[in-house]
Amino acid sequence: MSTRTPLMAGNWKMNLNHLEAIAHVQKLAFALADKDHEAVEVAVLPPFTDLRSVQTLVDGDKLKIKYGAQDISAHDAGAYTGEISGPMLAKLKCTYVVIGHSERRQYHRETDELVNAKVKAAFKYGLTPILCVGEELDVREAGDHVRHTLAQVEGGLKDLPAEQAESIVIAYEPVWAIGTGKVCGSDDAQEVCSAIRGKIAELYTQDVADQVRIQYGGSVKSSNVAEIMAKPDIDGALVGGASLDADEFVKIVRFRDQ
Ligand SMILES: O=C[C@H](O)COP(=O)(O)O
Repeated sequence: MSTRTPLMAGNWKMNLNHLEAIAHVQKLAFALADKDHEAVEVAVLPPFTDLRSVQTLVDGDKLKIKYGAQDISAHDAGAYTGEISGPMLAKLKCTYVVIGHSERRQYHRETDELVNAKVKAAFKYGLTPILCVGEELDVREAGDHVRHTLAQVEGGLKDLPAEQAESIVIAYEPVWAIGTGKVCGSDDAQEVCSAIRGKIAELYTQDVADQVRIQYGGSVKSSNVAEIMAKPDIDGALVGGASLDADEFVKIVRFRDQ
């Protein structure tokens, strides 16, 4: 049994404006006000435009819910229209930042090199990256999913010191399971998550690998979360669609009751 604290993170993607965000986080906070879920860390990952509102709510009401962004610029400041920097996210007291989500790799052509630069930018400003990796359907069908995913892990962690690597969160998200309702079987997810931990042990040490939290993401719901979380190398979930329904997300956080 892992001693790593499970991390349940809701990636809202491009959903919920700042007013809806306030209502949503209030609902989560109310439903999670008892102590039952305290062995689980809960985070929301709203669009940039919601972060100030979420920060004000979390700070003001001293909520235990953590929050973070869905992307970060590799640059500190300057003429990068549309980008949001590490210092800006740090000023908003973000804990986490999603880096290398497959939607950014696919629609914005983010490479492992850029992902690696963003991981370093996050650490530079005290943010914890949630580094996303995972294969497309054709790669899985060719049986190349483990090699493909481990190459993304290696690329994302390139030249990262052990003291940073040990605190990173890695989200294994098979692209074909994202938003499709097709869940990766828990044994298949465990196979890749275990291989990711093995790769981290190879790149650093077993001790570092044992500290890294590895999430599964891809059509996670209250009905399948318990089976996924029962796997020894899976330490949480990166939840997309189901995190937009507060009641459903709360059930996912309370996966031990499902
Ligand atoms: O970041 C979250 C993932 O892309 C999973 O999304 P989903 O739960 O809607 O499949």
